[in-house]
Amino acid sequence: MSERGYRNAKGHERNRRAQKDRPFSAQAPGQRRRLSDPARLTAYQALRAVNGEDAYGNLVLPHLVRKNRLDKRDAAFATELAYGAMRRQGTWDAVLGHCVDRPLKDLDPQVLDALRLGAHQLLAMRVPDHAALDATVGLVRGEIGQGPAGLVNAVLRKVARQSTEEWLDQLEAAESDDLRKLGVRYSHPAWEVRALRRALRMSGRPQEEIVDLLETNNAPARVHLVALPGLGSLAAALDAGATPGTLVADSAESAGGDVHRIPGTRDGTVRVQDAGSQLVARVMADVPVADDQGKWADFCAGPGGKASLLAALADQQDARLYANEVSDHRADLVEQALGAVPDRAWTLRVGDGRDIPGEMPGGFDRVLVDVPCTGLGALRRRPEARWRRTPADVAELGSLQRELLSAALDSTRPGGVVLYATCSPHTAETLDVVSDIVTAREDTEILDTGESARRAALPGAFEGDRRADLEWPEGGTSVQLWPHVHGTDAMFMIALRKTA
Ligand SMILES: C[S@@+](CC[C@H](N)C(=O)[O-])C[C@H]1O[C@@H](n2cnc3c(N)ncnc32)[C@H](O)[C@@H]1O
Repeated sequence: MSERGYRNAKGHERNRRAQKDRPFSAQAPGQRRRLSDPARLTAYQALRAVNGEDAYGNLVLPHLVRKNRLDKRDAAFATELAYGAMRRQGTWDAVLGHCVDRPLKDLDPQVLDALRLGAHQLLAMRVPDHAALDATVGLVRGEIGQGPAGLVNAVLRKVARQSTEEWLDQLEAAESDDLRKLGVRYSHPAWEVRALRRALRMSGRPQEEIVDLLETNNAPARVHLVALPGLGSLAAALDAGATPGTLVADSAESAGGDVHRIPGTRDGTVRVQDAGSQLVARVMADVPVADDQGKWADFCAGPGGKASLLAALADQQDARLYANEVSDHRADLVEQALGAVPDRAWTLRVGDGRDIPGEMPGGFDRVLVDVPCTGLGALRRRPEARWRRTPADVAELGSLQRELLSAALDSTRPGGVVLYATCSPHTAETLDVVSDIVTAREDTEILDTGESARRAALPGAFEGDRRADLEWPEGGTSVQLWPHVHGTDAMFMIALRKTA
């Protein structure tokens, strides 16, 4: 089906066919639009923006929810539908592939997105089949046209003929290898399943946990809060039903609802931040450094989550954080985030972290280098990210990660510490990067990061099955957190002492 004749993604271009040929000629545009209910229309617009314009789902959806003035209930429905359809796109496309008489790439992209929304309602939401069908067909009729509405109706009827489990069994049976079977059932590209399974194994966990991990990636992340030490308080959030965090101090898990109403979030002294990221900042501040002169740096600070917690911790220790970010826009976000912390505790630099050693060789006592990465450890938060990443990104990022880690070490004084962190557990971004740098240099020693993490975390956080440290053959340990074990992003961290 061609795109010609239908409205484009933004709904600006109208059908150019003669009025008499229009399938919906009996209705004025306003009437047509009314066929779509606001929640489904919002989810559809979000999917179009993501798949048609490369938008980020977690940014575009909240914007559309506000723009379309959805009430709380509709906003929750639109969110579940849009994010769910984005996450499960691989599986729903495989189902649709069995129900459409041509390759999916030959479908009008608008129609394909509508089918994905229909499939998600039929197979993953508690929406009665007739409601999912009628509402999706109405949406298509209103937004795309009568012709496609017929096609969508016919395809979704085929989708509805089998239960989710029957579909998954059928899709799995059609795949020849394990990775692809897992990929199609749990909606991840097979190369990511392979990378995550290897990362589990290499971090000392049973690789069978891959199923738990993939399932967790398909569920929304819990919202964690942090109160900046010495500046913010979680008392109001806890009174409103939030539960105290179990991984790090001064943290909580939100009870849901609009977190921006919680006192402290407006002035930035209470922030939304994954507990794993909080732990990274706390380890950075806590790892033993003899004669710490309080010169701390964060080489890759944008958008400023760890930097704001670090700066607050720095302020308590009379230290000062030098926060650096290469992107102007993200540096603005860092500045905003740091605005909650007294000026005396931080400085902001906008530039390439790899240039810092030329300006300040061997100057810092502590450096956090939270490198740009594939984000494979934060798939819960970025619903479409798994489909955008490719193995080529891993190789490309690997060079930058090595250069940034080297620069961080070059900017650290003997006796100082660099904490290398990523929100990807891919071993090419974690173990391989660090191993290459430590092997190539003679001035680094791996510290017992696991011990530092246990000290910085709440008691019991890493006990038993929740153990997170990995011993290195060279000595020392690294830490790998997991969403399905620790309830955090899959953050990796390792502390390196500069020895000379
Ligand atoms: C994983 S994010 C950091 C997250 C941040 N630490 C936080 O907690 O909010 C990586 C950041 O590194 C920045 N970046 C990429 N290349 C860089 C470079 N060469 N020098 C400095 N920053 C860089 C990216 O723009 C991105 O903001």
